[in-house]
Amino acid sequence: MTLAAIAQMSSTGVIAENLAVSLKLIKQAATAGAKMIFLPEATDFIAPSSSVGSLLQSKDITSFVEGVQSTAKSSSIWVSVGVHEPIPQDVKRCYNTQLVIDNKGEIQARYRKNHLFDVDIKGGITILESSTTVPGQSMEEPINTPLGKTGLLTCYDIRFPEASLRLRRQGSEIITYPSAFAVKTGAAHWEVLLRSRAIETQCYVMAAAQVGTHAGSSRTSWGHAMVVDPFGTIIAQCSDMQPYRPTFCLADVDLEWLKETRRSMPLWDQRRHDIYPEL
Ligand SMILES: O=C(O)CNC(=O)[C@H](CS)NC(=O)CCC(=O)C(=O)O
Repeated sequence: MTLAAIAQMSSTGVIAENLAVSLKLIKQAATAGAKMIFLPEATDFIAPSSSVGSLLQSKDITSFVEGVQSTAKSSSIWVSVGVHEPIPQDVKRCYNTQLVIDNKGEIQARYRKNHLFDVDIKGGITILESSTTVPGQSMEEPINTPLGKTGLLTCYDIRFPEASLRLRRQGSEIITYPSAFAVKTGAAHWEVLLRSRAIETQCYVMAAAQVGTHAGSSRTSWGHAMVVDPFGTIIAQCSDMQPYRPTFCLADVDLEWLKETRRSMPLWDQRRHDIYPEL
């Protein structure tokens, strides 16, 4: 069994503040015995779309990733972290990227969010992620981490089960969804979506999350960072008590238990690819 830490925090529009919070969580998770910590989507900053361009041009955006890399190394822990990845030819837009950094500080994987959150929900929110973000054009093969084979997706991607089924077919044992879910859709869908993806893929689902009101922005996030096991049980969840503080929950990843779940209900041997396509 290997211990994983799943973080919940409220990023602000100041990158240096978010870096300080992240480094503290990384060190605490390592001290607690976790081999890998999952930080949310947009850990580096959450800011109004009008300030995204200048933040992308700032030096702090590179210092953020370098800071996480050097602390991953000094604390000897793997880190998954959601960041805004600048695009050299595009001064206004970025990729919404999940980085996986190993315990030597090296970037092992980089997944650029494929599905952008362009929605208009009455009584909820109107948001156009594509105004500041360029969609990724591919998925990443699952990578080996201390927890097991890990497939990478981000936030809104959770509404597209084709992607998670494909990651399972490619051998994933763990699927990550670093997130910053909206409050209205979070209350209605977050837990159902996470548990559904875990049940269908028989994978551990790691869902680090942004929570609460983000200083310097009008955005509020749903939180409820959690880990779901391959049977669909929530085995760890961050507190919902306010005022929110940066925190993490810990969960044991047990690949024997995962195998038992898959043995007892062999969904992958029972698929009907003669009727519907294989993903
Ligand atoms: O880049 C940033 O600043 C942070 N990114 C986000 O907050 C992203 C895009 S706006 N949020 C989501 O995808 C929420 C999905 C959601 O809430 C749902 O599917 O219901």
